[in-house]
Amino acid sequence: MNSLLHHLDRMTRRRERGLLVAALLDALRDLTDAEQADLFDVIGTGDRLHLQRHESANLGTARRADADVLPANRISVLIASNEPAPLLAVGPAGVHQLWQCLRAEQGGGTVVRLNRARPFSADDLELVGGVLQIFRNHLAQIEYGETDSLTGLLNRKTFDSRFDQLVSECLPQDASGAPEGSERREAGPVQSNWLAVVDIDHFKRINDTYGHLYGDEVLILLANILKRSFRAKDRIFRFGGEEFVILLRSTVPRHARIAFERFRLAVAAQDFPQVGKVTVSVGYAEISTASPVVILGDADRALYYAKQNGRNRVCRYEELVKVGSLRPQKVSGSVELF
Ligand SMILES: Nc1nc2c(ncn2[C@@H]2O[C@H](COP(=O)(O)OP(=O)(O)OP(=O)(O)O)[C@@H](O)[C@H]2O)c(=O)[nH]1
Repeated sequence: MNSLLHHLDRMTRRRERGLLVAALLDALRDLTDAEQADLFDVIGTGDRLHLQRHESANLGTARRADADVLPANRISVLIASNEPAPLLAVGPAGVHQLWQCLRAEQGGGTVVRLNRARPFSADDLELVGGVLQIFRNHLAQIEYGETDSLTGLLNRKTFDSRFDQLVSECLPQDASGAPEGSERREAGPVQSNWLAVVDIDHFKRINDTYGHLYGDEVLILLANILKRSFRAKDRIFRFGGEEFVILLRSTVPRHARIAFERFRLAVAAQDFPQVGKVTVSVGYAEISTASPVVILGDADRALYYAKQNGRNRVCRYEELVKVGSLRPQKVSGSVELF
């Protein structure tokens, strides 16, 4: 098998993102005879756009310093187009660089850079463009299987298979270990991850009164409010029927409650076509070292409590246990005993 086919075969066998990206960079570096291939995340906005290295593949030579990464105006050109065009540059040490956008998305994207001593040819550009397009197509297939077709949210299968990985993605990103944003300097309570279960109140009544098409419309609009209400690093799933799960990244208890309350109020404020007002109940729990089943069970019990006590409310499991409204679950390992 020639090396192009070999690399494409290797790349399209991968389904886990880390391995997939590693196979892509390896293929690009090898096929273009480059010294180094890097993937960068695009961070920030406007003239504060900058690149953060995500992954590298090199020939075993020392990794080049990134003092020569692109200025903000060139990054914005790179990720602006729907038809990504390559950008050629020469770094300070005379190294030839080929930059190409892998993925542009609202508020960022990812770009690839190849470094080599001699200039890149038109054939190289065509080859790199083709490999990146195959990578994008493969990733789109993977993502299609991970999402719910009605709402576009992540599906239940993804929650089950990627819970641990998704929780670790929610952990603080910067070197100090503090999360991004205004909460990072807050003294006092420790940041945690949170799992919330959201259920639409009296959804059966909506279906029965207005029909399933209007019921589906409510689900779509609710999914849009969910997407607007939480941050890019948080993860939102349609768990089934009219139930949704939110994985809220590292934040202090007070801010977790504020975020869930803000979402509940946003739903209550929305006018749903024909149906009018809709409310949601939310139960949530801190993500501890317990198994997903146990954490989900805690959040679900808080949700059940919210349903039993008036609906249109947000309840936290640990608070309900503290005030004696719920009894703690007895857990042995990952098996619930009740
Ligand atoms: N339109 C629509 N309805 C769905 C979908 N999946 C589940 N449902 C409906 O969701 C309703 C859920 O009803 P219940 O579990 O009885 O709960 P509820 O009426 O929301 O009542 P509470 O949760 O107690 O407030 C059922 O009528 C299901 O048929 C879907 O994809 N589309």
